[in-house]
Amino acid sequence: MWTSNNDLYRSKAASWHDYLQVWMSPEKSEEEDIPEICRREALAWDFHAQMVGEEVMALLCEGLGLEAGKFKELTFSESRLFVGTCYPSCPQPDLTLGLNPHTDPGALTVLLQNQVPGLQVKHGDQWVNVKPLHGALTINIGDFLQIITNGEYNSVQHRVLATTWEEPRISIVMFLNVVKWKGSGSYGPLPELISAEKPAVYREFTKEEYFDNFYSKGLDCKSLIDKLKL
Ligand SMILES: O=C(O)CCC(=O)C(=O)O
Ligand SMILES: [Fe+2]
Repeated sequence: MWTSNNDLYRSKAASWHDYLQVWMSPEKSEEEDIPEICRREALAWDFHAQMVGEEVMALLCEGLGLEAGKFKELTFSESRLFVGTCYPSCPQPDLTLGLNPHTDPGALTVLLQNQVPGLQVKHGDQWVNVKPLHGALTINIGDFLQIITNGEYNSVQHRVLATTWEEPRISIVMFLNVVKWKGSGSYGPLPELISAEKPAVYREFTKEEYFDNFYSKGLDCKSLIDKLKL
């Protein structure tokens, strides 16, 4: 199963891109359902981006003094969404954006971009360019990870400028998230990260609440985080 530009009718102004989105796990799309032109590449990206994601998650756990497998245990590498985005040249780039500002709602994002610039992250009140670097991957922390790490890691606001380059900007992304159907109960800041000196800054939430928020919103910034803040 694949979809294309599901933000088009939810955002006020059309942003200057189109994308192909394919579920890789836990509901793996039938291989023949992935457009043939990029089937082999999408599957290879899934395989390698998952490995990178798991490696980074283990390091992030280590950085917090958690067991290396803690995030994997929370099913983060079992929910994988592939998104390939094309930002064509825009004749009036001052009137729109390639992609509206948002934070990624899931756990972790692994991103590969071509040489056409446009991606920016918010640092304080400035937008800072994420310069394309040949062979480099960009890793984003998502809202879910911010909440369960009690704010030790922060999801970063980012956007993409509409490009004036003749050649399109291309990015391929792997979103790692919690599996919707597996396990139940509630989530919240991990007990290992809470102490008298560092009390929980977010309340507990259920998976239903998380996914309701996820699907009822278009792209936005930290709406879940604001809702859960104590
Ligand atoms: O195309 C990019 O570089 C960013 C894509 C992105 O932020 C997203 O799909 O959430
Ligand atoms: Fe994003």
